Amino acid sequence: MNPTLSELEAQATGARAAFGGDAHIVCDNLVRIYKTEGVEVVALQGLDLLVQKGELVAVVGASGSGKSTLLNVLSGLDVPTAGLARVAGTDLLAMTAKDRLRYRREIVGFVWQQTARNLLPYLDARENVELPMRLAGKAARGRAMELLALLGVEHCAQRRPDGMSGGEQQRTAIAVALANSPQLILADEPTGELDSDTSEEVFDALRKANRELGVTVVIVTHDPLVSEQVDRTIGIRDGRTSSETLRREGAAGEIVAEEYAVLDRVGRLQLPRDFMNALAMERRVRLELENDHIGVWPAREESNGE
Ligand SMILES: Nc1ncnc2c1ncn2[C@@H]1O[C@H](COP(=O)(O)OP(=O)(O)OP(=O)(O)O)[C@@H](O)[C@H]1O
Repeated sequence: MNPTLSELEAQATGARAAFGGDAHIVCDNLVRIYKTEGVEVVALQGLDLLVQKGELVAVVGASGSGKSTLLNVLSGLDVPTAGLARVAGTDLLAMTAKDRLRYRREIVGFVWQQTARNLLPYLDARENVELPMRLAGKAARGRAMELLALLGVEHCAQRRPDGMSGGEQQRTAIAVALANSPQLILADEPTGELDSDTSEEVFDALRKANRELGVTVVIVTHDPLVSEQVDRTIGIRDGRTSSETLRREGAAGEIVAEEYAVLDRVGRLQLPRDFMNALAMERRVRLELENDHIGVWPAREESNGE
């Protein structure tokens, strides 16, 4: 029997799961205000972000949009002023110092733009990958070599960073980040210092880690071209999620990138729930500007391939 309209509404509003449900990364209305000498800067102004387990996404924004602030929150270095941030079930606003250490050691791995921040100069690649495992009291040697091989840099095992190219250093850095089997890799402008061919190698390595090890990868960058390298790009502007670009394969095998507005749950594009239910609209919609109105269309992937 078909549910009545009021039953549908009750389902949509009453029994709705918490925002994000079991998403791997949930940022709900995140606010971060910096106070310096009496001046307040609102770096994050109610940012919402959901990333599912095993996704490879890029967060893109101009300088000052709040990327580093978001990254600092997700990496457990900074605590937001308000809102909710949860990664792999860990509430980042409620961590003790001990939780924080465990989170940074076991749940997340990092790849920074500056190669010098990723690798110790006096250790070779294998020793660099072994180090985090040793610090965590784990056996190391076999896994270090496996990771270097996975990322195509086993030939660098005995080389120190100054004997490797920039791309080899960053691929080794990804192996270091993966050493303790994190659930999430956060990469901050990982190709910022590299030319485009070498960047592609590093993206390939991140994709491989994502696909073969199932690790969730979030790449933060100001480079909009990164959307060509990932399936989903989240645009942030003025401390808020502003758009999403989805990359998919078209009918003729071509790559199609489509940009969507983000349906903000605090009201900045609020559609009646029953309208959304009727057209199965969720989170991503397509907007079309007409003479006298804006059309809101279900995301293409959800409209039977039309
Ligand atoms: N420690 C701080 N104290 C005061 N204001 C800050 C601080 N850190 C960041 N901000 C401000 O917050 C806003 C967001 O900065 P954030 O560094 O997160 O942006 P971003 O997108 O990472 O920029 P960039 O690409 O230049 O690093 C900016 O207006 C910045 O000036």
